[in-house]
Amino acid sequence: MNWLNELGSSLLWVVGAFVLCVVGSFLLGLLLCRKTKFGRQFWRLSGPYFKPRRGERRSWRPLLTVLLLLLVTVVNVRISVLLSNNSNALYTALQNLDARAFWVTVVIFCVIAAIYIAVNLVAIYISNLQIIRWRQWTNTQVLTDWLSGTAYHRGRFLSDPIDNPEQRIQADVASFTNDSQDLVLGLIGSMLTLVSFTAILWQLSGPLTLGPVTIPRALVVIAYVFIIVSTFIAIRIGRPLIKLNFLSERLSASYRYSLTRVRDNSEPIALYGGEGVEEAGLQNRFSAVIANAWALVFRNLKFIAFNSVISQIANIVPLVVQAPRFLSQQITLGDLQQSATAFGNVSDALSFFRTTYDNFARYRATLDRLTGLLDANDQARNLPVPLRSNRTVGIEVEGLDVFMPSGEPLINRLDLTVEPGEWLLVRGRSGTGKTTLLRSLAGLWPYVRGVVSRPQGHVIFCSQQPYLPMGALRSAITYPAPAEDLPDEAVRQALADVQLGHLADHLDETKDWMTTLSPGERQRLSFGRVLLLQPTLVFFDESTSALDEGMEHALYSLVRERLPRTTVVSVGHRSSLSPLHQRELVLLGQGAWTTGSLVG
Ligand SMILES: Nc1ncnc2c1ncn2[C@@H]1O[C@H](COP(=O)(O)OP(=O)(O)OP(=O)(O)O)[C@@H](O)[C@H]1O
Repeated sequence: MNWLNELGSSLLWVVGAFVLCVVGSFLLGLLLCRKTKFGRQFWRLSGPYFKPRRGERRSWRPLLTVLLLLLVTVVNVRISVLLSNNSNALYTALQNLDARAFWVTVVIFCVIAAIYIAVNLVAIYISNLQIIRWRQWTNTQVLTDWLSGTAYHRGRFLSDPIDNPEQRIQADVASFTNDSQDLVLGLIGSMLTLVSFTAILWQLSGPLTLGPVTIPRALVVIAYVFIIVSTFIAIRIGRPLIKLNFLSERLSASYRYSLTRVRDNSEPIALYGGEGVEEAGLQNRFSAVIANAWALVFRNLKFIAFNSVISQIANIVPLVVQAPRFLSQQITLGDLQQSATAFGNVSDALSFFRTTYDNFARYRATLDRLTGLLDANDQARNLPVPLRSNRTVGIEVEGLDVFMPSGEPLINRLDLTVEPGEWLLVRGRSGTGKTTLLRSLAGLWPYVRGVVSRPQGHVIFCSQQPYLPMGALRSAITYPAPAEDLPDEAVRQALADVQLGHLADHLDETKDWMTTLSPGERQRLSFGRVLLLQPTLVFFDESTSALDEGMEHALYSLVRERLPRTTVVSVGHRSSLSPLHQRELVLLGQGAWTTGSLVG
């Protein structure tokens, strides 16, 4: 074997195969993205990432990295062919007792192996680089989409809300990028391997006579028949695995979510002593996980048993087919050995399609889950909201109808104007729709009709159970403004104003403040927010329910004194709230309402 010629022809082969792969992948990609559902889903999720934009040099990076990965894949296949040829030369030298040829072959092996290792390391680095960047980009897209237009919240009002959005964002984005890359590179690598090693098998194989039948190029024919038949059977045995794997993820996610709920509600559960009921529920969910795990084990056993038998047969078949030719000295020992490795390579390349059958089904499920999330976000954003018109201060409501999801009316044709600086109290029996009215004014409740004009920014909703984000206490009081936007002095003053001065030394302490602070302290903190952020409009929804009347009066009075131009809409049951407001809206049930003055 002339290795200098081999080097030249290998370079030519790499260039030719690379060009073919680029053109072929482009055409196949185009076809798949236009004609198949999964292709369109892929393009929807990642098209903008790979499409270069004019004038933006960085936007070429993903595409160039893909080309580099293709090149490395092509080079790798070629190196495998060279290693196989080298191994043939090595065994032939041994058979011929040719020591010089043997040592030359060993040195050449060392060189090829070193190149192989270097190329592989480069391939691993580039592949991970691409996956990490792609995952970052996709995560940003999906996360931003979920958070925009309050889709993350309004999604719960869809007729068929999607399950586990957090799993879709955290886990599915990662598997989408990993699997896409593995599938594409695996496919191209396998096709090239298949072509290259089929050519080698073709050269090495001869006719085989079985009784009256003579099979030309027997090794190639037998390889393909054997592998295609075994692939077909393996697909039949392995098909149920797809559903079982899908179920496994869903059941595990549901079990994890139930555990999170127990952790999040640990206090009420502990106070009720509800551990028994909780454990029974958790065990139930876990039993479903285990039942599915056993089904997976048994199905996998069948699948693995079949695959193991096939792999062992694949080891011996090429030797059995070629042995008569070797024994009659038609081929060398190197040829015999190369027949076995080439057969193995063809078999591995073809079995890519077999194993990928399962991976591909999982991949399609991932695509469905991710695009399902994007669809649900779109639908959630398209749910009705009250029509808005511009108004920078106060609120104006015209002909607002609010319904229950069942269609029952909560509020009929509400017309109302709250002037800048005016305070309105919303009252009514429990369940008449006070909180739902505030949700409708906020644009969260989808079962509405009518027009609401109010400022869009600079509005704060203070609920009965104020939300505190994860992080330092400072970010909890400045929420939703970034903590660094507000001076330390102002933050400390706000804490002192709402009689939480003792927390000033813990402003930069990070802990779960939501569970650390008492409900009353959290309500006072949310008044601190209002004083600090000075909104033009505030909604208080029973936001003093955990405080005594004295504290309630002090906090409301502080807001009135410090923010005289701020419009306030409160919801509350206590009569002590009436003197603090100028007007009231009373919800009477079944859509009826009335307004009145409270001054005097
Ligand atoms: N997400 C929802 N899905 C279905 N029904 C809902 C939903 N949220 C609220 N409701 C129903 O809408 C009605 C009004 O609820 P809302 O919380 O607005 O009453 P409320 O007047 O604020 O009551 P309370 O004084 O007890 O806080 C209730 O019957 C409630 O069960």
